[in-house]
Parts: sequence; structure tokens; C-alpha cells
Amino acid sequence: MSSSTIPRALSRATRCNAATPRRPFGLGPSFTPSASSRATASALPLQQRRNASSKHPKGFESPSPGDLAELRERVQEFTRRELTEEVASATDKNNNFPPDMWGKLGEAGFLGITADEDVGGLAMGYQAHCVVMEELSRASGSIALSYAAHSQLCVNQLQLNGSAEQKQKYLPDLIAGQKVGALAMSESGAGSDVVGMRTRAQEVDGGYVLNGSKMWITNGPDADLVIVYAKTVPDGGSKGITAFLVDTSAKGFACLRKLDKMGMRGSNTGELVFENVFVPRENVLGAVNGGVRVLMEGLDLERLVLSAGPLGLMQAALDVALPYAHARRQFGTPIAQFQFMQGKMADMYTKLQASRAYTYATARAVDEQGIIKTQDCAGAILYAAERATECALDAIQVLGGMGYVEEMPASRIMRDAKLYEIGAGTSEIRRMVIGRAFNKEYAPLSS
Ligand SMILES: CC(C)(COP(=O)(O)OP(=O)(O)OC[C@H]1O[C@@H](n2cnc3c(N)ncnc32)[C@H](O)[C@@H]1OP(=O)(O)O)[C@@H](O)C(=O)NCCC(=O)NCCSC(=O)C1=CCCCC1
Repeated sequence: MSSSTIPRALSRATRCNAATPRRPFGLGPSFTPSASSRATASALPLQQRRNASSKHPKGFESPSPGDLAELRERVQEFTRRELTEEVASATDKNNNFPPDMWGKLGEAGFLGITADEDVGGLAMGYQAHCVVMEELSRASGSIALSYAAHSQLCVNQLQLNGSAEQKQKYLPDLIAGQKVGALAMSESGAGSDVVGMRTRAQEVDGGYVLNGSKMWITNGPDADLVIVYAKTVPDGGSKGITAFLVDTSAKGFACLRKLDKMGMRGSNTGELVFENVFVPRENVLGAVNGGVRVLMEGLDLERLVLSAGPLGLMQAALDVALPYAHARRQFGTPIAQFQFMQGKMADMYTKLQASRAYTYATARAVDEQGIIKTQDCAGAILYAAERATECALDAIQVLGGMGYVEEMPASRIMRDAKLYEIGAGTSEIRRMVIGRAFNKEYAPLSS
């Protein structure tokens, strides 16, 4: 595709105009999202069943392999231009997300991949979202992580669960990159045991008052809009949780501190506090006391899209290790000629390809049939995340001394990769989720 087809001239006003559908990739007529695929995202909550055999009532068109390949090229073109290794390394060293990156991602059309066109999205589904996530992660784990927190955890949650008014109010600015989104679920005392959260939302005249704190919130320090889960019935367990849209300009909201992490250092993570924050009733997301469904279904799709992060990091590890091994000579020959090195690189490659197959097969089932298998969303990220850490360590080993210094990206990739074994549910929780799915499936045999 020639770069002349990129509609660079789109003004912010045009991009934010909810009534103006756009095709930022300059793709041809065959790419125009069909009416059925446009309906996809908004129809998803109805399709989301944890039963493995559930199907979308009609099925719908998902992007063709050609569309996905073209999208991948567009992201690669973007990363070559805007997200070079120099930018990625500086982002990591500065320990800060570059604020102008939001506008660039928005302008490129990447922030609303799963959102409806009438709010500025592309309605392209989850395979497409994984493609963008993978390619951004290949360039910078940090930028990609913040991207996912914004585009999946906030934009997509709003797309799936928001009222028409909420979507029209918030999505255009989020999708244009003019506002930053986050999602606040975890608390210092409620990480894996998320239902044990203690942030409280008390009903008052016209809305709710929130009190409590949230921990490990990606984009928390930068966010304009945060989706916050809180207890509307303190002793109600999973039946007493509600999701809220919280404007961070609200009185009583504060980001207490930015966390200093070992990896993903360019993705800002914070601790948020809510002290008598008033949230108007119209900012309840989904049903009052129905937040656990929003949360759990959100976690399924979050795990799916985030599973593309480790894919990009594995590719990045290969991108570093392969040329190095072929250029580096020891004992008079490129080290790539040694079988120990070949074994490592072959393992890295096969782990990447196997992980890719699992992620995209899971995403394709969502796009084409509306099947969201909880165990496969957990399984895809479980598998990819563990393989990514292994690949990153192998890349460091191939690079030897150069792998252990910050001059080359291998150590950053390793620090970034480790996050995926912890964030969006630890590996242990993911195994538990898969085990529980088996228990449900085989329940008749146990009784
Ligand atoms: C799996 C889990 C441990 C389960 O817990 P319990 O046993 O308390 O909950 P349980 O009794 O299983 O269920 C409660 C209700 O929920 C329904 N439901 C469950 N799954 C689903 C589902 N998949 N879809 C719809 N409904 C679901 C369930 O039926 C029940 O409803 P009911 O009360 O009967 O009406 C869950 O809590 C979990 O997963 N934790 C990890 C959180 C975790 O992953 N954070 C990570 C936050 S950090 C993060 O996300 C990021 C980090 C860095 C990067 C950005 C993102």
C-alpha cells in the first residue's frame, strides 16, 4: 500500500466527529466493515457465555486474512516511523509514557479497533486487536501495555457495556487519543481475590459516593477516565459489585503515587485513592450490582488481547538474537553455526509460532462465532507469557555479555515479559481458571 493512501490530513475535528465514519488505513472497498461486523462489538455481551458450546446466534463476518495482513503492515509502518528502538529505549529509561504517543496512536486509528464506527472506531474485532497489540509490543512492551489498558480495558469495556449516551460521551475522545483511559480493579488487599475488593460505593441522591483505593493501575497516573469497580453491597460478595465511569477531574480523586517497576517502565502504573468521590447515576456502567459480569467477561477478553503482548516480545527477542548470532564470530565462525545456539533459536521460534496459533485461534472463535472460551483466553496468555520469559532469557544467553547490558534491548524485553506472568491474572490463577472450566465440563461425571 502506498503511503499516499494514509489520510494524514484528517483533522482532529474530523476524527472526533462521531457522525463521520473513517477508514484510517486507506483500505479499499472490500475492507469496508460490513453491517454485520459493525454489529459485532455491541452484540457481544449477549454472546458471552462461558459454556464452551455457546455460539453467536447468527455468526458474522470477521476481517479477511488480507485485511489483517494489511493492518499488520500499517502497524509496522507506524512503529518504524514513530516507535523506533531509540524511542522504546528512551521510554524505558525515562520511566514514563511519552504523552504525545496517545495522539499518534489515535491518529493512526489504533485506539478503537473493536469500537463501533459511529464513535470513531473500526469495528474490526479481536484478531485485529491482537495484531495491533502484537506489533506494538514487538517495538515497545511498555507502549503496548498502556495501549491495551486504554483500548481494551477501558475503550472495549465501554463499548461492550456502555449505554448509547455513555459511548457517545466518552468514546470519541478516547479513540482519538485526546483522553486517556484506565480500568481500576485490583486493590492492595484484593489482587487475585478480586471479588474481595473493599472500595465502597454508597448510594446518595443523584448517584454514588466512592471511597477506597486501587492498586497497580496501568495508566492510572495519566488517566482522564477510569472504569472503577466498587462494592455497592459491602457484604454482597460477587452480587454486590458495580462498575462506574469515573472522571479523574472529580473532587476527591487522586493518584497517590506512581509505582517504580522492574519492567514495563514506560507504562505508568499508579495507586489511586477515592475520598468521597461523587459519581452521577448516569455513570454506572452496566447494571447496579451486576459488575461481576462486566468484570469477569472483561477479564476473559483482556487476557485474550493481552496474550498478543508476549507474542510481540518473543518476536522482538528473535529480532535481536538472530542477526546477532549470525554476525557475532567466536572460534572463527558465526556463533549461529553452533548447535547450542541453533537449539535456542529454534526453540524461541517454535514457542512463538505455537503461542501465535493459540492466541489467534481463540480470537478467531470470538470474531467468527462469538465463542468466548474462558479457559482458552486464560490458556492463550498463560502459554504465551511463560514462553515469552523463556524466549527473552534465551535471547540474553545468545547475546552473552551484550545481553546483560542495557545497550541492547534483550534485558528490557526480559523485564517487560515477566509482567505477563503476573498482570491480568497470575499464571497460577490462569491454571486455576482452566481447571475450574474442566470441573464444570466434567461435573456430571463427578456426581
Ligand atoms: C478466577 C477468580 C480467581 C474467581 O474468583 P472467585 O472464586 O471469587 O469467583 P467465582 O465464584 O468463580 O465467580 C464470581 C461470579 O462471577 C461469575 N463468573 C466467573 N467467571 C466468569 C466469566 N468468565 N464470565 C462471566 N461470569 C463469570 C461467576 O459465575 C460468579 O457469579 P455468581 O456469584 O454465581 O452470580 C477471579 O477472581 C480472577 O480471575 N482473579 C484474578 C483477577 C485478575 O486477573 N486480576 C488482574 C488485574 S491486573 C490487570 O488486569 C492488568 C495488569 C497489567 C496490565 C493491564 C491489565
